[in-house]
Amino acid sequence: MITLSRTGAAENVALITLNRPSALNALCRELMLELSENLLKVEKDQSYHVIVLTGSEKAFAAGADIKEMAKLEFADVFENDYFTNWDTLSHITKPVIAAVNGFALGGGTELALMCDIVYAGENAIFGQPEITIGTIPGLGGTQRWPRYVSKSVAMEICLSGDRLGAQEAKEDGLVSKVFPVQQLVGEAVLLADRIAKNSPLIVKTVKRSLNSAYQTSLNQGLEMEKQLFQSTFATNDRREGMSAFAEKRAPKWTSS
Ligand SMILES: C/C=C/C(=O)SCCNC(=O)CCNC(=O)[C@H](O)C(C)(C)COP(=O)(O)OP(=O)(O)OC[C@H]1O[C@@H](n2cnc3c(N)ncnc32)[C@H](O)[C@@H]1OP(=O)(O)O
Repeated sequence: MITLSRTGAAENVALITLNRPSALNALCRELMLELSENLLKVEKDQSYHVIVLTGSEKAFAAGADIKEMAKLEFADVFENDYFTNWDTLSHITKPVIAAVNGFALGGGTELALMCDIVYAGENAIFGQPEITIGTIPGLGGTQRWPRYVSKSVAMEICLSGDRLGAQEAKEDGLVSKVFPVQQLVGEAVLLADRIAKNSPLIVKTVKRSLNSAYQTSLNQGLEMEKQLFQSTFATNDRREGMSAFAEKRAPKWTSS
């Protein structure tokens, strides 16, 4: 249900593809376990610098598997914590780019919201239709939407179940760029290449610092940024980056 391949100019980009076409990549337990295993594998493997997560041209993911959920009772989801490990994506320290074509509904949108950067194909459709089937977003939708867009937009999406096209999602700030469907994954890999040209150690430091903006007060975040900035001065990559600039040559990163 998941394919992992190596791509990018330096073969250091992990392309993870949701591959359950019979159900438009609906997120069932098995698929999410496989996704989690693949993410953790890529996270540990130092030869991967950036991750691109995508689906098919028709669907990134049509949400959590409604047929699987339909059979569950409160005790199943509560005691067995139905979504255990479904948020592995949000714990990955390497940059993750979502390349979203087609339907990204419910849990599909929430997976995209867990990624660091969202690129969309012109046919992308986002939304939180859980309200229309008697439940609510459970993979972060009600928490991440209001952090990334206005309260009014977040409420409208979660309360109505209305769908959002790619262009609208870009205007609202969920998506950074929109591309023709067939170019989308290639453009996401090109961006991954540009990120992967930088020191993996410093890239992770930027991601940690930026993510703290969503967790802390401004003062705590500024303090954390200052400390992380100072900590880069203890790295070989900071020394190498500045020396390479002065010597007019490309830096050679060692992630140390
Ligand atoms: C915490 C998170 C909660 C959630 O995520 S709740 C789920 C939120 N998602 C949704 O409500 C979307 C459900 N899906 C749809 O509304 C439609 O699909 C689409 C609009 C995405 C596409 O419609 P069309 O192009 O007509 O395709 P099709 O025939 O409906 O789907 C093809 C096959 O895929 C299965 N499928 C689609 N989405 C799901 C899903 N979310 N869970 C389980 N199965 C799904 C269908 O049933 C069908 O299968 P078959 O060919 O056997 O009838």
